[in-house]
Amino acid sequence: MTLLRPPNSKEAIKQPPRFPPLTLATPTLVAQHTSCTLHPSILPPALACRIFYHMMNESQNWRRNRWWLFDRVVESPHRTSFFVRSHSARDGDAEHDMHEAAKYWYNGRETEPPATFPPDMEEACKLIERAVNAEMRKRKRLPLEWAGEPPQDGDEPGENIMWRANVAASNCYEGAKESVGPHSDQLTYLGPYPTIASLSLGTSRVFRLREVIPSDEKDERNARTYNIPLAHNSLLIMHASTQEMFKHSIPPQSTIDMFHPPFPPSNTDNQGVETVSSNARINITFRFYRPDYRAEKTPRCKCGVPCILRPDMKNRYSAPAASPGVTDNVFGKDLVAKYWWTCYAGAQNDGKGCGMWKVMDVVGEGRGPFVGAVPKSE
Ligand SMILES: O=C(O)CCC(=O)C(=O)O
Ligand SMILES: [Fe+2]
Repeated sequence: MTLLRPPNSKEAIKQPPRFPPLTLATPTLVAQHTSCTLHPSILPPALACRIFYHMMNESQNWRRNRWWLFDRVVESPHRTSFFVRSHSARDGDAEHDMHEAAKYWYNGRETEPPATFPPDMEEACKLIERAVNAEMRKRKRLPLEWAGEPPQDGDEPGENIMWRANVAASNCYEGAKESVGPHSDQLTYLGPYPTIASLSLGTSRVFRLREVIPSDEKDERNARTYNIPLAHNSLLIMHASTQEMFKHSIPPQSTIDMFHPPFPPSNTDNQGVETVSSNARINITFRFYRPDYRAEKTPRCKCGVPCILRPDMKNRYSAPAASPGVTDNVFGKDLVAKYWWTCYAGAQNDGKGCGMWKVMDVVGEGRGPFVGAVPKSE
């Protein structure tokens, strides 16, 4: 009789294997499995500690992001703020652009002009910039990355600068339950294949990367999840293609270790002051807003609001419609070649936008210079 039993449908369709989440606790493991690099101790310890205290104080005034999701307002489960590097906003146009960009950090909400980097953050930024450029020099660059610029005053002579942080976004997570959900960062001002340098201060938290599997590989493999513990004074560099191939998050945890700062609040004025342990994590992501993606050049939708730029993570191999001259072998199998500009008005406007979307056309929009040859439009 068993021969007549219908086949178990689960058995009939062969499912690709599922893998459990993998913890990547060393720089070698992070580099092996992801498009990121981990630099466990990036700043001089006293500087890292000063920035931690400064940001903890400031964070009392940071706010929770709020936006419309379908028919309800949601609020981010952590506080956030946005900074501009002072010399990046030196002329009026650039200042206006950076203010627009800050608005979009807050999901399109009106905001005061952003604060500039405090002196300690500026010092840290210079060290981080050096580490990022050194790391980028070791890596194969991708065609749509920004081509870089010749050295300016203060740079090492003869070194092409590929990445120059001009803004920073900060987050404060207090306690084990504050978090940020899975997302990839909007590319509106970063452009394709951005590099983002993420500094962690305070208590250690898990940074989670989850692969996004392209639609045509769904039957072949399952997405893998990687957990990277980010300790105080570590730098995680999300290299080009991280935003295109992974979603990242800081998940809530059931417990966390308290952070015991190695220095008291001020190592000059408050000699002998006790350090106070903390359950908070400060994250600062240093970002390079590309000159060819400045706010003035962002397409607007029918609502009259600047669009947002997102990669087409699920259809990575489709021919880049807007770039007919580009062939698969230029982009490689694992690369996203298509990006969408979409209406963003709904995030603030009772959830109602115009639904506009269009494919990014790097040639028509006059973007670049790129690392790869700029594809010709037909
Ligand atoms: O806190 C972190 O490490 C991640 C923050 C983040 O993903 C973001 O600000 O976009
Ligand atoms: Fe992010």
